[in-house]
Amino acid sequence: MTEKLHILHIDDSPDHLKIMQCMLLKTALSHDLVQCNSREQVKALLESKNKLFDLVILDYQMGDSTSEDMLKWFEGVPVVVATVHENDDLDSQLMKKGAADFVSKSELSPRLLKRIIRHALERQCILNQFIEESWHDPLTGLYNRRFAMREITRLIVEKRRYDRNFSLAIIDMDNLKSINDRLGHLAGDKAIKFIANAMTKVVRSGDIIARFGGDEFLMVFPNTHIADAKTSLLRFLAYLNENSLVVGEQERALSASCGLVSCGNTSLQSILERADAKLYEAKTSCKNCVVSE
Ligand SMILES: Nc1nc2c(ncn2[C@@H]2O[C@H](COP(=O)(O)OP(=O)(O)OP(=O)(O)O)[C@@H](O)[C@H]2O)c(=O)[nH]1
Repeated sequence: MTEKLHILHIDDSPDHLKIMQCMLLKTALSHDLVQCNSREQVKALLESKNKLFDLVILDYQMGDSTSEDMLKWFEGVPVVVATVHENDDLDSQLMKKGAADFVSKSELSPRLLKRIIRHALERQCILNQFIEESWHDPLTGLYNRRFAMREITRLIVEKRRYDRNFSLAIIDMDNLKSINDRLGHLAGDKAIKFIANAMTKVVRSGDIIARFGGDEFLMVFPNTHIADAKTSLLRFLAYLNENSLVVGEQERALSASCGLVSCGNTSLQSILERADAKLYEAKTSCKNCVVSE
């Protein structure tokens, strides 16, 4: 551990704030420390969003209530819970709720604290790798359906709260079955990757592309009017028109059909159903086209 650690310590006892500060210094870990003594202070700090932490040390008892609810405030950041409570079940209870580790304040020493911090950081690093993998489709490297559903749900909430519009398209490759049948399944895989790569060339940063399953993809365009989303999709089809898939000696032109909708004030399911209906129109009319609402 060579980089400086940014540590947030939350405790409502002035004495424990001082003790932790001294103990951290004695660990000899290179760090900077921010300390908060109330939920309000932590909330204000997190809302200002200009401070990112590598690790949080959280007092279990804050005033009259426990701090268990605060474990959710630090997604992706390991939280070590420190407590004066002696309760055998509490540690596993807190770990199930997302704590990285649990330590009794009476047992804390600089050596133990250093080890706890190192383990919490290593554990988080492994966890982040798993989380990252669980959001991605292994064939294309694009986001997967699970990630896309989560992001669309988030955008729907944002739409309600801030009236931010977004557009969404379901894209289905044309005639993949015939590539599989004539050139083999590996060529079919190559075609799926080719389409995925073509999508990445036309989107703007902030747009989300995901493999929905099989030969279906999703493109989500946050803060984007449907006309601009359509322009991106037409650029994607133009790219496919100009660039062929090469399999061995053979060249194969690829195309896709796209159903595009603007989000509106509806549910996730209704947005997907509307996009699917437009995709159906595209498939049954001409393929290689964008049909939008
Ligand atoms: N190679 C490969 N094929 C896949 C994969 N996932 C789905 N498929 C195949 O993709 C085809 C998709 O079916 P359809 O969408 O009905 O076939 P299509 O030929 O694209 O027909 P249209 O969508 O009407 O143009 C099926 O034959 C699936 O077996 C994959 O990961 N790799």
